Amino acid sequence: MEGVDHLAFERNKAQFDVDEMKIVWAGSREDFELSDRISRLVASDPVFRKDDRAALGRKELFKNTLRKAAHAWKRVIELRLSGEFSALEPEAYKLRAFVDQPAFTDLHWGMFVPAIQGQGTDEQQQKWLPLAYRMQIIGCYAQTELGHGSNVQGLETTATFDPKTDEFVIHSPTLTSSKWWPGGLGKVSTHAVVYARLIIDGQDYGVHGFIVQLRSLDDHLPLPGITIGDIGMKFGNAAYNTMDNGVLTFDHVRIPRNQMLMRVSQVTREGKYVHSNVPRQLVYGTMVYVRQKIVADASVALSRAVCIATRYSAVRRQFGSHNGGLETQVIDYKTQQSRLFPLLASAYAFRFVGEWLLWLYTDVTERLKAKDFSTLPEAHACTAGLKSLTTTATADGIEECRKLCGGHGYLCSSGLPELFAVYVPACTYEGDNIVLLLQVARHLVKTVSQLSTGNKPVGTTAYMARLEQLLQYHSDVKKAEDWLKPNVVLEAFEARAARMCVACAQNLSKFSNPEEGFQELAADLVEAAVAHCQLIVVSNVYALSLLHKHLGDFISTGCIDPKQGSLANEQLRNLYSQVRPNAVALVDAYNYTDHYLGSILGRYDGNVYPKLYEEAWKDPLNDSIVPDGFKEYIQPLLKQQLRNARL
Ligand SMILES: CCCCC/C=C\C/C=C\C/C=C\C/C=C\CCCC(=O)SCCNC(=O)CCNC(=O)[C@H](O)C(C)(C)COP(=O)(O)OP(=O)(O)OC[C@H]1O[C@@H](n2cnc3c(N)ncnc32)[C@H](O)[C@@H]1OP(=O)(O)O
Ligand SMILES: Cc1cc2nc3c(=O)[nH]c(=O)nc-3n(C[C@H](O)[C@H](O)[C@H](O)COP(=O)(O)OP(=O)(O)OC[C@H]3O[C@@H](n4cnc5c(N)ncnc54)[C@H](O)[C@@H]3O)c2cc1C
Repeated sequence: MEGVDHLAFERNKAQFDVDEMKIVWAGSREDFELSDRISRLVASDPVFRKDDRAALGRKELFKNTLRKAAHAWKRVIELRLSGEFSALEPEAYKLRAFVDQPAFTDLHWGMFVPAIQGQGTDEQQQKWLPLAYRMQIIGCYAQTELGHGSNVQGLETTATFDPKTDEFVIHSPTLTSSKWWPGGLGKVSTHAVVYARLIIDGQDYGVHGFIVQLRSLDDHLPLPGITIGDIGMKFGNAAYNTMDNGVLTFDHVRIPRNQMLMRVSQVTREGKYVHSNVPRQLVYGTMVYVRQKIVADASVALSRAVCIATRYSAVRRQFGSHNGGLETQVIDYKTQQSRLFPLLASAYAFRFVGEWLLWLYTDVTERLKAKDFSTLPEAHACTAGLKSLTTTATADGIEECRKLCGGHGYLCSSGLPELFAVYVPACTYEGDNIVLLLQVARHLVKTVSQLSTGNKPVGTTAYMARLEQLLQYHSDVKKAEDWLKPNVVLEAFEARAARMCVACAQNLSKFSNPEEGFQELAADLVEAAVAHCQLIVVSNVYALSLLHKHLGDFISTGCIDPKQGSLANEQLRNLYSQVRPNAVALVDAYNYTDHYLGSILGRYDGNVYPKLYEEAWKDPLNDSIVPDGFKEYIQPLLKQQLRNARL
């Protein structure tokens, strides 16, 4: 039987309506139709071709990225994809997603524009946003420096107010103060939102954002006092090397006073620092926005890997042939299922948690507009924690999918190496995942310590209000099916998270210096934060596989006993059997085109072997039968052996 038939057979086994599931995955019928239309449009446009990427050198790759970005922008305007010509509209955002090549435009639309929207005054928005919306200026987000990334308060670039000229002088006082990493900075951006320490009359007011022009709008040369370049090749072949992550230093560069982003705090003409009645953390608002976007995108990356691994696992056969019959599809091995299906479930779980987080973020934004800042700590903790949880699981999941595809998964034509290399920096950028979990832990410990003062926990920590009950809890699971009841699973996760948080809080109270305690207990705090974040995401297969993976936590906190742990495992095996006939249909529901998947192993038609064979011959090494270098390096060896043999 050929691969084509394998997948048709798999599709017939499905026990649910794939078309309905496509709509669930997309969010609504409207979203489904939009994604479907745009993904086909991209797939059929030769400019958006991407199967040649792995063989391109850095310069060609970068030029190819510029070409695609310019073409995408042209399409956005020609097709009137959005009324405002803004790439923030859903159609244009989808176009970018399906083009599937990171570019400077991500930072322009994803960070530069939101930074001005969130931190600029009305006048600043009126001046800068129309230019940015039309891409008459191109911006990036220049925060991280060579010496400091996580520790934002440790940034060294200075913005010193000069009352004589009503300007700020932007300066890089040390090598370590060089801006280092901002995407789009290296070769493209004309402007940046630069984060620098505000200095007035010798006093340091901490880090603030400033709009700084970097390059001439005529000849693209850096303006006087500015040195810029690309920071060099990054992990992976094509991967994130389409992006010009840059280095930037300032030598006393002057900008007008009104280019400090002044929504949170202002500097007057006289050089007086005025802080509005809003939390200073709003300066970090763009990061909160992007973390929420990253959570929403995690399910996309994971589902692509899972789609490839599931289809290929149904096509691939090894062992088990009797009397010359077919061998076993590797998807039928329980070990394959126990590695693959939790990832399939995670992709769905992350899809829904992404929607929920968008809701939470929208709610917080509305409240902020109405000057209600009460939900900001919860929004920060949720976006930071879920960003960390989903990107770690997705990066690990993509790598697991590569292994699930055996040797062929290591070929670039499987699509998996590049998917991993492009995705894995998400564990670091927009906040290192451990640093972000420690932020969640701080929030949790604070919540626990405030319980005694009668402060009612809200939002995702609301379960802590039932602390007494959760500390008494012991699961009453008696048979495997009991683990199918959502409230049984939920309670176990709540009790585990609550107990881990309380244990951390108790241990912390033993230290006379709380900061010292926090450093000492950091590893436990991170585990408690993970437990809390997993609680936010739990749902059936996903939940039980997590429970199985973290069984130690559940048993050591006394939430369940070992017997109940093995019942959960038994139930998990049953669930795998239920997922099995639906697996291919569940990944079809993502509705990804072959262009978007970019994988021979994940082809919709399952025609893997002939296409792998065909693809191999396209490698540049196969352009000639005898390789370049044969005469210089191989032939002399062979001749030498001949001489030795004769001796
Ligand atoms: C496929 C389609 C793609 C389409 C693309 C288009 C759009 C998508 C959008 C964008 C994506 C674009 C590209 C993506 C790719 C790459 C982008 C990468 C860009 C970057 O990579 S860009 C740099 C990011 N760089 C960081 O991410 C630094 C991490 N480091 C920090 O973030 C802080 O530095 C922290 C938090 C570690 C410590 O900060 P700290 O030392 O000042 O604070 P401290 O711990 O003392 O906390 C004091 C009080 O502030 C509260 N607090 C803290 N942070 C808050 C916040 N954000 N909001 C509200 N409250 C907050 C605390 O909870 C506490 O509260 P309390 O006092 O009540 O306890
Ligand atoms: C591909 C990519 C794109 C990027 N794009 C941009 C951009 O557009 N603009 C921009 O401004 N920046 C950008 N960055 C920078 C990025 O935001 C930082 O690299 C990130 O915030 C991590 O900071 P760091 O590099 O200082 O890591 P570090 O903080 O130096 O981390 C090193 C190690 O120390 C650990 N660590 C650090 N602090 C603590 C602590 N308190 N407790 C325990 N462990 C700790 C970390 O867990 C990690 O293991 C980008 C980075 C990458 C990789």
